[in-house]
Amino acid sequence: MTTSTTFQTARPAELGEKAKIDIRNLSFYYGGSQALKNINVSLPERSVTAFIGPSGCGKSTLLRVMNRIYELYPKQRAEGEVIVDGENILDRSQDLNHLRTKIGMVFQKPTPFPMSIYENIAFGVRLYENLSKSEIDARVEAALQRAALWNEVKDKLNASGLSLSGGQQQRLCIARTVAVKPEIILLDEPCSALDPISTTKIEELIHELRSEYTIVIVTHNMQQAARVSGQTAFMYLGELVEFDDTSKMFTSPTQTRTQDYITGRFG
Ligand SMILES: Nc1ncnc2c1ncn2[C@@H]1O[C@H](COP(=O)(O)OP(=O)(O)OP(=O)(O)O)[C@@H](O)[C@H]1O
Repeated sequence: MTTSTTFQTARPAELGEKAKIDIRNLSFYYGGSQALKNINVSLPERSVTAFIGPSGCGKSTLLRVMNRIYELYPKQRAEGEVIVDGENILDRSQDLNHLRTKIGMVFQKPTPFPMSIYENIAFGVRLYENLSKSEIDARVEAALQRAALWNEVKDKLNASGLSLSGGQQQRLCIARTVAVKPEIILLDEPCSALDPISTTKIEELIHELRSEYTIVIVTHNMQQAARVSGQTAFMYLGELVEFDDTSKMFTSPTQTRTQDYITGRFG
């Protein structure tokens, strides 16, 4: 029996929400090796969805597909569709620059540019918009405020982004992402390199941002998934095993493998 017959992949309609991202029949290959197997799931708008599952199950691959980073590598390919606002973003005719403004990504390890705190944010804004100096100043401040970093850096905007602590660097990366006004934010284990205090700050930030953005977070940390997300998807060996409201997933999952994973029996 294939496991796909028993998948529980609730639709936002069932969850009572509008879908922002509709993933349909998505498979992904690294050369001859299949990393994602026919994923079908709809992620609701202005909400946080967490992807959990054991190492190697395909969580990061799924995020890489959603912003088409994989296209940089000739042997990697996706099949199926990722529909955002009615358009298949995997379609080659979709403009990558437009996609990158619409879908921002924050990586596991903070990746500030080797430039000032101010420039870390202004740089991306200037790439996409033609704004006056005062408008850019305002955008930089708003993004830093949004990322709960303004008070810590407002007196040293010309200092290097690399001079900040790891947790501050990660908030700077989130500010940089938010500054270009995306609709979707992809977070790939954003707290894995951070201490507990910085982790709490990032989680509070995710909480703050969720009413404005559609957020997808990959995390190894099940407590974190439970704290920050409205929906959780459990993946195993490239397959989506179960998707549901986070509270339900963590209290009464329908699949044995989900139950085994969240109770720590494997993973
Ligand atoms: N560049 C690559 N080339 C070949 N195979 C890869 C590559 N990157 C990932 N894979 C494989 O694809 C599968 C999914 O990997 P992925 O990194 O998406 O998993 P993950 O769930 O994010 O794992 P982790 O939690 O450890 O980060 C794994 O079997 C992995 O070995």
